[in-house]
Amino acid sequence: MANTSIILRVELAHDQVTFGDVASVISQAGGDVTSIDVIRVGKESSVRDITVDVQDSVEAQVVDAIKALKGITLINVSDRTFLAHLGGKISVQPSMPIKNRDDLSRVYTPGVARVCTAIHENPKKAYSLTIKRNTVAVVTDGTAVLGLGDIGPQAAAPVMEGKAMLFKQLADVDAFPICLDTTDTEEIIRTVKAISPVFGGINLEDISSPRCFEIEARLEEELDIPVFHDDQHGTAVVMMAGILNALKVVDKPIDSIRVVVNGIGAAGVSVCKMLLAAGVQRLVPVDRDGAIVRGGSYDQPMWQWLAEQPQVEAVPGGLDQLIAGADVFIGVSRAGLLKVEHVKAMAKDPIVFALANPQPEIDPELAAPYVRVMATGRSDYPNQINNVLCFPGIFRGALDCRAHRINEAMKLAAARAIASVVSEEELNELYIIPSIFNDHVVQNVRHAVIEAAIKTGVANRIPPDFR
Ligand SMILES: NC(=O)C1=CN([C@@H]2O[C@H](COP(=O)(O)OP(=O)(O)OC[C@H]3O[C@@H](n4cnc5c(N)ncnc54)[C@H](O)[C@@H]3O)[C@@H](O)[C@H]2O)C=CC1
Ligand SMILES: CC(=O)C(=O)O
Ligand SMILES: [Mg+2]
Repeated sequence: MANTSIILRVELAHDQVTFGDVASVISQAGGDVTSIDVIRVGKESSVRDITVDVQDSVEAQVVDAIKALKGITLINVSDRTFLAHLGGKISVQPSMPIKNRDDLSRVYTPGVARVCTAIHENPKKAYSLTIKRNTVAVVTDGTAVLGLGDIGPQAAAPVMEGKAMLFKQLADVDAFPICLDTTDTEEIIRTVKAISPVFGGINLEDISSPRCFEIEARLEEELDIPVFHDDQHGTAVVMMAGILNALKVVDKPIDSIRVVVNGIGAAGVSVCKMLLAAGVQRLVPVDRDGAIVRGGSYDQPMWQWLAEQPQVEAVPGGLDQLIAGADVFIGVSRAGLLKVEHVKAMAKDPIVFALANPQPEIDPELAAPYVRVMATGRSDYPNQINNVLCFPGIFRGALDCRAHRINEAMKLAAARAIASVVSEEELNELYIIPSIFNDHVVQNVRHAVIEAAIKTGVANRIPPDFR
């Protein structure tokens, strides 16, 4: 269940109610008081802000219980998550102040004209004389936002701003949200190409499948900067890191396991490809109409590709039938699709990665008695498998070596680098993947990605620490 934190601003009439009464009512309704701030104290009444941790499901109950208490006036309820979004989450800062006319003529006209001309004469100079070398566009059309689905470009913006914050804080990459008001494949491609000159990389985000595959492939082909669909490859890279470590915990070799992947959309296709590349021999891809089977015939080119892989099982059916005996379940689909009965039917020492956001395919508390290793995409449970462990470091590396693309070798190197942050001594069921706050993650990923880019010939620059 999801927890949230709310702040209740209340006025207490001293002759009718005590703070103890308030705290006990909150606790009885299922809330947990975590702090109290006194806003104003008068002779007859006082105003306080009470911060309460509460499960989403009982938030209304807590508020109603407070309202019903005699001597209390509920002035306001604020949700800390919404407060954190007021005015948006990022801003643009100049890299130096403009203090006088002299500065002005340097950073703007007339001085700037000489710099423009220099770039016109040698476009490569854009990397040294503009923001290009450190700036990434986070591009969405709002059609597959987290597991919320097609909520449109405007509603997608908070996620894109969040990604931009993470790029900056974790890897010092300047990222900007671009939320496009079109779902037309050709128009998206055209628009991204048109805005690309100022960017050093394109991070595609939350664009639904199958359009995302063509959009990415075409942009990769037609642009000379790296294009990376985070939901496909970022997710697959982090999943792979988690699987490599989880398999060590359960002591199963990768070529012995049977893996069910539920949800063969953007993330699911890339997850399947990465599992196959890593040596999985028995793979069961399942979407809403059942398994994608070897020998089957599908309209979607990526599903057809899967159907042609020898490691993909040929047995048709849905999750109910196919989960039996699976060593690993990877969900990149929707909330609540994996049942306790499914987990019970898995092989010994089951590994469950329920990665749908914001609600996983199974509630970790429900799965806990039956799983050996459990991971979700969320930050409030152990083992957070989230593409945030990948995209900051992979772009840091790609930008630093000016890679013109992010290839398979760079992705695999990133996966190994993430997995290696957890040492053999530290590794256990509750710690298969490092925290995003572990400083080694971005550094290790960057290093591994640059090394792989140089080796595979996609780096256009050797960073000083590699010379
Ligand atoms: N933890 C992480 O880092 C990440 C998690 N995700 C999560 O994975 C989920 C899917 O994301 P995308 O691949 O970007 O979306 P998508 O829309 O491309 O793919 C979703 C797929 O799930 C399938 N699906 C829907 N209902 C199903 C059912 N009942 N059974 C089986 N399959 C079903 C859809 O047909 C579609 O193929 C979302 O919840 C998203 O939040 C995605 C990327 C990263
Ligand atoms: C984490 C992420 O990118 C998603 O859930 O779509
Ligand atoms: Mg996403």
